[in-house]
Amino acid sequence: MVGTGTLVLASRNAGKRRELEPAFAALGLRLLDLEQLQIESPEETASTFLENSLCKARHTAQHCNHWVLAEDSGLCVPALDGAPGVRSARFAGDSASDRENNELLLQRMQDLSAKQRDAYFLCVMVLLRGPEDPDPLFARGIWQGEIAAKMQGEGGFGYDPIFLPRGAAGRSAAQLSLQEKQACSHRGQALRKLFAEMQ
Ligand SMILES: O=P(O)(O)OP(=O)(O)OP(=O)(O)OC[C@H]1O[C@@H](n2cnc3c(O)ncnc32)[C@H](O)[C@@H]1O
Ligand SMILES: [Mg+2]
Repeated sequence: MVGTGTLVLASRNAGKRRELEPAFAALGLRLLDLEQLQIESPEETASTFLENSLCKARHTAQHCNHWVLAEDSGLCVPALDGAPGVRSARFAGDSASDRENNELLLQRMQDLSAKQRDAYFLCVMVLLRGPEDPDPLFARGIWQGEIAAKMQGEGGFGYDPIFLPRGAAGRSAAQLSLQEKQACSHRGQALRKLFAEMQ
């Protein structure tokens, strides 16, 4: 893979790309995403992160000649039966903005107790070395925290302004630097496990 110099990120999410790119750049790899390659995003119809991630990777590998990295991620609130979960990007509707998703989740949390505000981010990554790769590499990361009472911070993306990571002294994920977030986030953990798998 290092020889080809290119890895395709099966995503249209600029926030994910910002977080993943430095680690691959350090390996001498440039990332190309679906927008750059003008590849359609597949529908995410499965009920598990794993299946959606594999589906994104396989669909993309069928449309390019490079190794492909995909990831499906989301925020889960056990007190809401795991919602927003695999529907995190579309929680407030198919073309919902991050702000609309955050506002809907805050509204759903309104009557919950402090304990019921526990939440976690999950990320499942898949690396495919071709469309017919019989042995995809998988890695999973989980990030524990709770849902804030209101949005705080300008950084990150998605639900970062309302996620208070455990051990971050009341700061939201949107108030962490890229490096701080990567050191503990679901995505950072999954990426480090994937690199270990690739050894
Ligand atoms: O499918 P791709 O094209 O990769 O982009 P997406 O945004 O649709 O990505 P997902 O289907 O994996 O949905 C994940 C959603 O979960 C949320 N999410 C995932 N990781 C997050 C993070 O680190 N910080 C905040 N929100 C996150 C965010 O709303 C994402 O849109
Ligand atoms: Mg998606």
